Amino acid sequence: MTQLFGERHRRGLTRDLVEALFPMFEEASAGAIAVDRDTRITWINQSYSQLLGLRDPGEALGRPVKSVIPHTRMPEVVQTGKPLLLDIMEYNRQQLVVTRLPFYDDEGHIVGAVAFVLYDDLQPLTPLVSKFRRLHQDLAAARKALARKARGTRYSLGDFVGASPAALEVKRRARLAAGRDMPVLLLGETGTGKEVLAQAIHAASGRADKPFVGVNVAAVPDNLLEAEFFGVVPGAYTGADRRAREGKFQLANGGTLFLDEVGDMPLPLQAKLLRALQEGEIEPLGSNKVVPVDVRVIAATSRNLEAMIADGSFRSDLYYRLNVLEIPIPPLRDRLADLGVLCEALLEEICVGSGLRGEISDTGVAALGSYDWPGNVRELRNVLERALTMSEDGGVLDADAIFKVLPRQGSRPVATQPPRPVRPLAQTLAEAEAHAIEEALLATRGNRTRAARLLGISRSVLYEKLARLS
Ligand SMILES: Nc1ncnc2c1ncn2[C@@H]1O[C@H](COP(=O)(O)OP(=O)(O)OP(=O)(O)O)[C@@H](O)[C@H]1O
Repeated sequence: MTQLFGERHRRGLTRDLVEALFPMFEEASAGAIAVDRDTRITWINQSYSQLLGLRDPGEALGRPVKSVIPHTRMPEVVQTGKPLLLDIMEYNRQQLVVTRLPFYDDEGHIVGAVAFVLYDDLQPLTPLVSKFRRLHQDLAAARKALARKARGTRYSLGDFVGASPAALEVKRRARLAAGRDMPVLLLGETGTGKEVLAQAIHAASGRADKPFVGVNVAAVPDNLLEAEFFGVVPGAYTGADRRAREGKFQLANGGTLFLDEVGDMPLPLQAKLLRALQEGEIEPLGSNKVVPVDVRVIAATSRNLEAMIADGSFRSDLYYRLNVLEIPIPPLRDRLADLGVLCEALLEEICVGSGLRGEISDTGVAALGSYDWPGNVRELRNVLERALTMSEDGGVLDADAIFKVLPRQGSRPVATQPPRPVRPLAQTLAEAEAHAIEEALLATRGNRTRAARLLGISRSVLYEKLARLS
C-alpha cells in the first residue's frame, strides 16, 4: 500500500501496478484492453474480444485500437494523460459503460492506456439513468421558465383554463392571433385573464424570443404617459433626466407591446399612438428625430369602446387600427361550467410549495356557482385561497367552507327577488327538482352518472327527469 502511494507512483499507474490490478479488474468487468503509446492494442482479454465479436483475441493484437473499436477514446487518454473514469460508449448499437486510465513508465512518461468495460448494458444503471433524465427534464423546464421570465412572459396558452364552449372559442381565437402578426383587441371584465392571454399569444407567436412589454395605461399619470410610451432624450424638459430614457415602444422593439386598459388613454395620446402604429416610427420626447420601431400591439380593455367612440372619448380610427382581431373573453358568471376545472388548476397553483393539500368537493363547486363573480377568475383565486386558509377539514373545501368566505354582496339575489305568488305545491316541487338537477350537473361538469349519485337517484331516473324537463 505504501508503495502504491509512494513517490514513484505519484505520476499515475505504472505498468507493474496495472499488471498487479489487472486480474481484479478483469474479473469484475465485462472486458479489459490495453494499448501502447501508439494506441495499438497490446492486450485484450477473452471477454472483451467476445463482446466485440472477435473469434480470437490474437486477431486484435497490434492493430490501432480505433480500427477495432471505432468510438473508443483511448487515444485521447494516451495523448492527454487524463483518465476518463466513466463514459458511455456505443459499439454495434450496444451501450457500454467504460473506464479508461493512462499508465506510465518509471520516468513518468505515458506508455499506454488500459480500459475496462464496467457494464455491457445499462440495465444496472437504470435508477441512476432515470434520475439523470429527471434532473435533465427539471433543468430544461427551469431553463424554459427562466427564458420566459427574461422575455417578460409567464403564461402560455395552456394557462388559460377552461373547457366550456366559450373558453374554447377564446383559445381558438388566441391561437389564430398567435399565428398572424396582427393587432389584437382583448375585451373582458377585470380578472377574466386578458393579461394571461396577451402573454400566451406572444409566447406562441413568431416574436416569442423577443421582449413582451406591458403597460397599464390606467396606472400611469396622464402627464407621464407620453414619456412612458415614446421615451425621452436627455434634458428634454426641465427636471428631465440627463440620460436618455427608452419608452415602452423601444423596449418592445421586435416583440409585443401589451396596452392594458387602453380605454383609459387620453385623447391627445391616442392621436400619437395612432401615428406610431400607422408609420411604424416614434418620436421620443424632446427629440426631432424619428426612430423606427417594429412592435405587435395587443390592446385590452374592460370598457365599452364603442360607447366611448359614440361619446367622443375614444378615437374611432384608433379603435379600427387596434381591433383587427377581437377576442371577447366572457365573464366567469357566463361560463360557470368552467368552475370545476378552474378550481382544480387554481388550487394546485395555490398549494404549490406551500405543503397544503387543496381539493374541492362537488358541493363546494356548486356553492361557487351561486355567486356572480364581479372580479372573475382573480376573485375566484382569492376566494379559494381564503377558504383554504380557513379550512379545518384537511383541505377539502365543501359548500360550508365556501359559503363562509363567499362575499354576500353580489351573490345571486335570491332573497331580494320580489316575493312570488303562492303556487300549487306540485309546481313548486317541480321547480325545486329542476333546480337541484341543474346544480348537480353544474357541480359534476355535466357528468350524469355522478350527478345522479349526488342526487341520490339512479341514472335512468335522472335521464327520465331530464327528458321531461327538455
Ligand atoms: N382563464 C384563466 N385560467 C387560469 N387563470 C386565470 C384565467 N383568467 C384569469 N386567471 C388568473 O386570474 C388572475 C387575473 O388575470 P389577468 O391579470 O390576466 O386578468 P385581466 O383580465 O388582465 O385583469 P385586469 O383587467 O384587472 O388587469 C391571474 O392570477 C390569472 O392567473
